[in-house]
Amino acid sequence: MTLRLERVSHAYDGRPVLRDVDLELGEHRIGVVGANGSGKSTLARTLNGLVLPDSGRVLLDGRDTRRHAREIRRRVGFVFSDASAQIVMPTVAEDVAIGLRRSGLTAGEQRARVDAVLERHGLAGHRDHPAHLLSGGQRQMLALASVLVTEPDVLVCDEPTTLLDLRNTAVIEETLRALPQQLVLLTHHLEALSGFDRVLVMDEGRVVFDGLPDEAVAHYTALMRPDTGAGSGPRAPEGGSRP
Ligand SMILES: Nc1ncnc2c1ncn2[C@@H]1O[C@H](COP(=O)(O)OP(=O)(O)OP(=O)(O)O)[C@@H](O)[C@H]1O
Repeated sequence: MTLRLERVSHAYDGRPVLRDVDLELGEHRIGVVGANGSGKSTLARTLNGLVLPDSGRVLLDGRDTRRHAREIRRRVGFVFSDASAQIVMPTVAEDVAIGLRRSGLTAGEQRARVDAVLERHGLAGHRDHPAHLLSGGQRQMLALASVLVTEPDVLVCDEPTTLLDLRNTAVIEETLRALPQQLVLLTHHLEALSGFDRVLVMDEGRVVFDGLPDEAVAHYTALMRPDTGAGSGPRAPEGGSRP
């Protein structure tokens, strides 16, 4: 499974947020870090066609997000920070099942798939509970389960633990780490990235570092120091610690 970005640029209201990004993403676990506003979410959203770039192309195994939107949405699952925004059905099982409605599976197959996912993610006991009564951690697990039930090839998670306490953060991160599919994880929780195959550091719409987790975290930490200045924060006169 390879995601490729070719000279991807994007602006909101004339303000550039992605600048000429070239990337080939084939590793199993890839992290993305960067200051608030550095363009991480926009980059992540280009990966499944939620954002179509103003210029350049995003390809999944050679298929352009512009031309194969439906197939790519199906193959690239997306999990947001705020699970509540992602939960659409009244009960836990219904919310997981909704992603299968166009799957071509029979009702029995769908039920079996839903039950297996609920079991695997510790939600079997909450099958018929109102989704909005779950705890924050359970809600995020539900949002994840509702995406995983569709068996995407790639999972993109945009700060999935931002609203969680330390214990639930650890549970979600462990779950993500154990997934067999390719994972692109945006996070401000740097410890989550240990053992990842690759970590990208973003600043002002560019990938300014691309390497192993320890080096990437060191680079990002240096970038965030007030004296060097991140893209969106106070700046030093001459560009900080870019490579
Ligand atoms: N739909 C939108 N319309 C207008 N501006 C937007 C939109 N989405 C993002 N932006 C702006 O684009 C810039 C980059 O946002 P983006 O969400 O990609 O950054 P980020 O690195 O993910 O930030 P954070 O860590 O805060 O989530 C920000 O200044 C943001 O306000």
